[in-house]
Amino acid sequence: MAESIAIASTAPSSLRATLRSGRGLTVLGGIGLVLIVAGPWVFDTYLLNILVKAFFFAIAAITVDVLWGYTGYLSFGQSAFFGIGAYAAGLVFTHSGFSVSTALLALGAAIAVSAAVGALVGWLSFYRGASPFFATVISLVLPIVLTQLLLSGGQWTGSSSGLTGYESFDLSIEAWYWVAGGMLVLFGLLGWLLVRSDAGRVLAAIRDNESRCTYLGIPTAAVKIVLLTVMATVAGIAGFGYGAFSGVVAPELTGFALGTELIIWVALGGRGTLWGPLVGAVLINVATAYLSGSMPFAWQLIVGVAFVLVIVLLPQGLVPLLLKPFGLGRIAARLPVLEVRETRSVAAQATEPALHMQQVAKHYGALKVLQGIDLEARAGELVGLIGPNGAGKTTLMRCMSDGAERSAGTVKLCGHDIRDLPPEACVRFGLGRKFQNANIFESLTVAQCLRIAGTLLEKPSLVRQDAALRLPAYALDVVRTTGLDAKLATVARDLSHGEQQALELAMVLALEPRIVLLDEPTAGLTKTERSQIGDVLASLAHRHGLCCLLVEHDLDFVEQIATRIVVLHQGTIVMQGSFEEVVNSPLVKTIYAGSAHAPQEAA
Ligand SMILES: Nc1ncnc2c1ncn2[C@@H]1O[C@H](COP(=O)(O)OP(=O)(O)OP(=O)(O)O)[C@@H](O)[C@H]1O
Repeated sequence: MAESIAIASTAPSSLRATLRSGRGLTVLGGIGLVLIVAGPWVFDTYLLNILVKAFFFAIAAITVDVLWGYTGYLSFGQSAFFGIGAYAAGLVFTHSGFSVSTALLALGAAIAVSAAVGALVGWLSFYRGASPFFATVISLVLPIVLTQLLLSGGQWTGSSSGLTGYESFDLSIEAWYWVAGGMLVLFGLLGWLLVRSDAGRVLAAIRDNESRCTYLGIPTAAVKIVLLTVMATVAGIAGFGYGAFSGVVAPELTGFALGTELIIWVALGGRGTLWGPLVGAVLINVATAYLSGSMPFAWQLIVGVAFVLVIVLLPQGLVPLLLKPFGLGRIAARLPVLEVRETRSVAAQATEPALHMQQVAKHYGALKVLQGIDLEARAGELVGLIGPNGAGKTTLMRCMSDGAERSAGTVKLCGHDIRDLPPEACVRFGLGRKFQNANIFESLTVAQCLRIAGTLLEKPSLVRQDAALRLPAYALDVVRTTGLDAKLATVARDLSHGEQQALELAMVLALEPRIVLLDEPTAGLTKTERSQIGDVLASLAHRHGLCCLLVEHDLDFVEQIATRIVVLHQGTIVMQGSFEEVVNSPLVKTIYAGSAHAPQEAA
């Protein structure tokens, strides 16, 4: 069932950008590979030593970039996982000696402990209701706690001196260089595949607008916990390599200072680019090794000042800036081909009302915003929710779409009691919510926004970009009617207000919802755009059998499309009926008397 549009051929400049970016990355990767293969013949032993350690640190920097640059989680705690890996090597080799089995034991311990601690930290940081600030504070506390544990470990951990002189892999410095370089290439490649894949775009969407992600049914907390666990494991493996190579582990490896340095390397290199932090980490480590001896204090100061300057003046980092003249930009998105997706059948579930609210109330302390709300809406209905400013319309929508919002009463969506479940669960019950201000992913392209909107129905690949973008027919209608199909490669923030509103509506419809909530969908739209959206909503309800509930002050618009009007006043439903019944009601006229939005019969 594939009606395809060859969008790719209509956007040659984007294709060129894709090719250019691909070529640039190939050139960069080629240079890196040559250096890694030929390094032992080019560099002296001292530099090889520095580079082996720098490669392990660079792997940890990549994990920071995936978490911070791509997902928006600023973590000072990746050093803790690096230290766990290093200490796994140091402790096992010191206390059990070195053999193949102890090496496997140490590697297994590095992986298991860093993954377990990562999962625990992730759960503590991202449980429902935790703020990003709280998550960052936990990432600060982790290295401090771990360092204290190591300091109080006595002879077992070596306390402040750490562990030294243990036996490890009997490899030459050249072999270590290739091992560390190979690991860097491997993890760099895996990271690159992830961040440019469809799943990688979901991480960027979480960074851009986590709330919108939850209203697209994406379990953002679970995604972040899994991601942190994986990144903790990778940092742990890098730490194991470091500990096995250096033959020395010290509490500083788990510490806050290294955690901060990782962030500095990522910021200076260019967060959100992957190769920027990689190059940044290696170069700064090499420079530090050569310069910190001759100017110990000045060097730290130079790095610190450079960090501040980059954060303030060059948030994209230094490496992308230096490579820009050579045409090596960020990873360009592949332009997909639009296809119609067969929608799920709703007929079997249509016996239940799409929305059923009983005795719903909402209080803010002593302020009663909603009381005794009983409301039902069915498939195919288009309900207009009107009322003066402050009547509680938006609050009512919040109570329909988030189980934690209401203070009392029950809400059922398509027969499912939402209890105190979060928005992503309500979305799974068939809810789609469009906000008053366009709630989209500003740094992503139109195509990427639409793809992410379908995440609930089509699991995104972890390693590749899908060449097709499938949308239900009614979402595709919105995309075409509003001309978004010609702007698939446009970054969402560059769209006009009306286009952003249309994009958000198309994203909501990509979920194939059974009940669509729309908060003032015509606000700020031109006359043409209003009439387009009116046609779309009428078709959703009457042709496709969706239940639409819209809050709207524009009564002309409501009259044209609504099948029923619900009037809310001071937190209670005072009347329901047809448009004529409502506008002719003396009660409603009294309520609106003096209001800026007095209802008048539309001309
Ligand atoms: N977080 C909050 N804390 C306290 N009071 C709140 C909060 N959110 C909303 N209110 C109050 O609840 C009442 C209803 O607000 P709500 O935004 O739901 O009204 P509305 O009908 O959507 O208004 P408008 O048409 O202006 O958007 C208002 O008096 C508002 O001040």
